[in-house]
Amino acid sequence: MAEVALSKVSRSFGENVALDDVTLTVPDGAFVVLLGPTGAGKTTTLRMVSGLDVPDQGRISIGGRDMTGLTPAQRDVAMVFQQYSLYPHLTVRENLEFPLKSPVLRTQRAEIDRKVGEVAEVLQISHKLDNKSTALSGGEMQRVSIGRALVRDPSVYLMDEPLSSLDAKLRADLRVELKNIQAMSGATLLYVTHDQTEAMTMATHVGVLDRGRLVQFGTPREIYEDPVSIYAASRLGSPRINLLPVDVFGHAPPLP
Ligand SMILES: Nc1ncnc2c1ncn2[C@@H]1O[C@H](COP(=O)(O)OP(=O)(O)OP(=O)(O)O)[C@@H](O)[C@H]1O
Repeated sequence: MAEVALSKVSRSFGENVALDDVTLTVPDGAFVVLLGPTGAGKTTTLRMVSGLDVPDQGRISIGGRDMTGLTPAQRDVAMVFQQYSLYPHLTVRENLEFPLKSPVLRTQRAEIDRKVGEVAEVLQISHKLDNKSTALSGGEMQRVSIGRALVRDPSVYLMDEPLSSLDAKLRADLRVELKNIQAMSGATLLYVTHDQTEAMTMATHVGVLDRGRLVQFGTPREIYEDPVSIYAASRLGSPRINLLPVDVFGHAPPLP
């Protein structure tokens, strides 16, 4: 497994600054949640780490190796998106096997069967292995997407709101499963969500992004109890914090 480090990473799209001088270290084996409103730069950060996009400035390393110019295939990362992208003409088993059949990995047949079986069991989809992926419910499809990342056993998982399209019950179930899988495998996980509960319950660390800048990084408890700003305080907590105007002597003005 591996530490992920971004050092002074910037990325703009025309006039639009998506990431502005971000320095962030995701410790080896950590479950880091990136929080921030829409447009804060969360997906751009994941895309930089995955190699789907490259920084204008700065460096990205994984496991101490500089990855800045390398392709996604050279980085040993697996990405799960909000929209599951399964091959509709393949069965669940074939979808799960697909990443292992890459010419780069050259995984043996017995090893493929073992990994697919193991992952299907963890994600509770063993009974669906021979179904076409189009015959699955949304929750099952997302399990298969997550499974496709898990079979590869990468050093880093990147997940972009993987649970947001699921119903509340499934989301709650998969939250627990993902947390357990991460804890058991010791994998490093960088995870984007808008969901406060996910951040508070799953993360070992939270990074708060504001318009492309990393404004705070710490454990959920540190950010909840000692936010650096009202902005950071407003990112964590469900229900959200109450903000009351007070004067410098600490007296609240009378309520209207
Ligand atoms: N390919 C692109 N071309 C132009 N602008 C882009 C591109 N990708 C991202 N941006 C811009 O960069 C900024 C950050 O986008 P990003 O997708 O990283 O935000 P986000 O925090 O993931 O938002 P959301 O929660 O809506 O997914 C936004 O202003 C977005 O419009």
